[in-house]
Amino acid sequence: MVPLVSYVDGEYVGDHLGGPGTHDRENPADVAEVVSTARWADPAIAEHAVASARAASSSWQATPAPVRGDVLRRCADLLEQRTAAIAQDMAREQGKTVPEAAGEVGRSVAILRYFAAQTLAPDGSSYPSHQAGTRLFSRRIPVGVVSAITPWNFPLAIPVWKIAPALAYGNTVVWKPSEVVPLTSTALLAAFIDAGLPGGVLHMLLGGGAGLGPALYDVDAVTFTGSTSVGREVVLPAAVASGAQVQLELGGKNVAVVLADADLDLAVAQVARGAFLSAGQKCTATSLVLAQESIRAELAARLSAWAAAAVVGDPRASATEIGPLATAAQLERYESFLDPAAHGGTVIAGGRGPAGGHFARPAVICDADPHSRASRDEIFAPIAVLEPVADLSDALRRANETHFGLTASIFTSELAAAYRFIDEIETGIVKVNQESAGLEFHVPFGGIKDSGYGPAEQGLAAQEFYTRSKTVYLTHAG
Ligand SMILES: NC(=O)C1=CN([C@@H]2O[C@H](COP(=O)(O)OP(=O)(O)OC[C@H]3O[C@@H](n4cnc5c(N)ncnc54)[C@H](OP(=O)(O)O)[C@@H]3O)[C@@H](O)[C@H]2O)C=CC1
Ligand SMILES: O=C(O)CCC(=O)C(=O)O
Repeated sequence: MVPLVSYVDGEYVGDHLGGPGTHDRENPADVAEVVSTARWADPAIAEHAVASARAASSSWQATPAPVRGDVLRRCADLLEQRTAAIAQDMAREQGKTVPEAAGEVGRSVAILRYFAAQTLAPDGSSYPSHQAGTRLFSRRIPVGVVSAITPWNFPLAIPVWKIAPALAYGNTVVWKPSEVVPLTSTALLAAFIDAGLPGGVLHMLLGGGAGLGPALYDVDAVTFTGSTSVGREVVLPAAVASGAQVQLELGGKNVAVVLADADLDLAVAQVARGAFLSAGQKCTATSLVLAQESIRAELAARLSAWAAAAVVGDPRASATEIGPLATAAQLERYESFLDPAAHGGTVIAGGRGPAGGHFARPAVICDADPHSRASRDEIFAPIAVLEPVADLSDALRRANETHFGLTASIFTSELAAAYRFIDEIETGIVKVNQESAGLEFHVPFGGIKDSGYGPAEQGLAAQEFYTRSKTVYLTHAG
């Protein structure tokens, strides 16, 4: 198998640049199959990428914004044409089902087209001046060089919603994807290259974060999506120390509140989707279900029936609803949460799935101890933890106890309850009668508390992070 390699300064990095060796990626649905072999970059290559991005910065900034937009539009067209192949590769290396993977390609295409269109949008404001003969205006200008560190759970969409706005607004980018998804990452890079992106503007570094990370902070902005521990404890202090601006998208402990007046059919379907699809590996996944006492038993029984009926298996088989977890560590993590010591309640559905891969069945834990690990920590696997609540006030108190603040949802037919929840829940995103996961691409996305740091991502919010403001006072001489 020809190893996949990094891409730096307009060239695929061959053996002549060295590197710490090759790493195989297994198929999470069939661990005997090697899906790819990648040659990892070493820190010297990462430093070279940052220097090259710096060197390419002024010519990319000088490229007219609509011309930059054209590159993004062509990249979108290419990804769209390559959807089927990319979806197969994504399913093989990450484990999401082919429809989920194809949906992610479609979402990435839409994001690229959205930011291509933004290159035609106003890039500043004009103000009246107190001084005669003076034009006073502000412009948004690129920040310069951006490092993007991305995870494996949305291996195409997350890189795209960082790289597309960074490029559209005139920045050069050094991108370190997760080591788990080199095939999908290489497919995205290839689409940018084939779309005509000039060398030096986008660099991709294959390899582990601990080794390459330190070379990535001497830039103007660092955008990171991943675990709260790496984001807060490693990336944030290092990037701040180097003077870079920082954006972190981190974990969640997302709550779904189900009140007694909810449409229970809708609530069961949406909570199950939020908790179990993509094997629960979304930062927006529903993790804690707070059910009002009178409907708690019925909700638990119906969620458990949904979980028992779900088809868990090969993500490339058409009947499959839930693929494997992405890694052996993820499966271990899942199993650790089903241990009675981790929840203090009763497991009414769940357990290991078919042999041969990292399969986990959707799990439901009832009457968990609110102080337990399962009730407090991010799980990132298909487990719904149920706790009873007395009423909306009790649900809000319990939901706001969590140190995360990404998304939350409420199921109710009472408008007053919905509005109170919208006002009082401490999260960046709130949904009413919808699953906690599943975001639209053109609106701001960001969490509060331990779920995020810095400006939100996506939509018009992206401009705030990927540009800074320059104010111009222009007085006519003579
Ligand atoms: N908010 C979200 O969307 C996500 C949250 N998570 C949470 O994180 C947990 C673990 O997932 P995981 O992917 O391992 O998350 P990590 O935070 O470890 O990884 C995210 C990215 O950061 C990189 N990275 C890892 N260590 C460092 C470091 N020391 N310096 C710089 N970069 C680093 C990773 O590289 P590499 O892995 O190649 O070493 C990857 O590219 C999940 O179980 C979940 O709780 C995970 C993914 C997404
Ligand atoms: O729910 C979604 O659509 C996005 C989830 C996400 O951003 C993540 O898991 O990192």
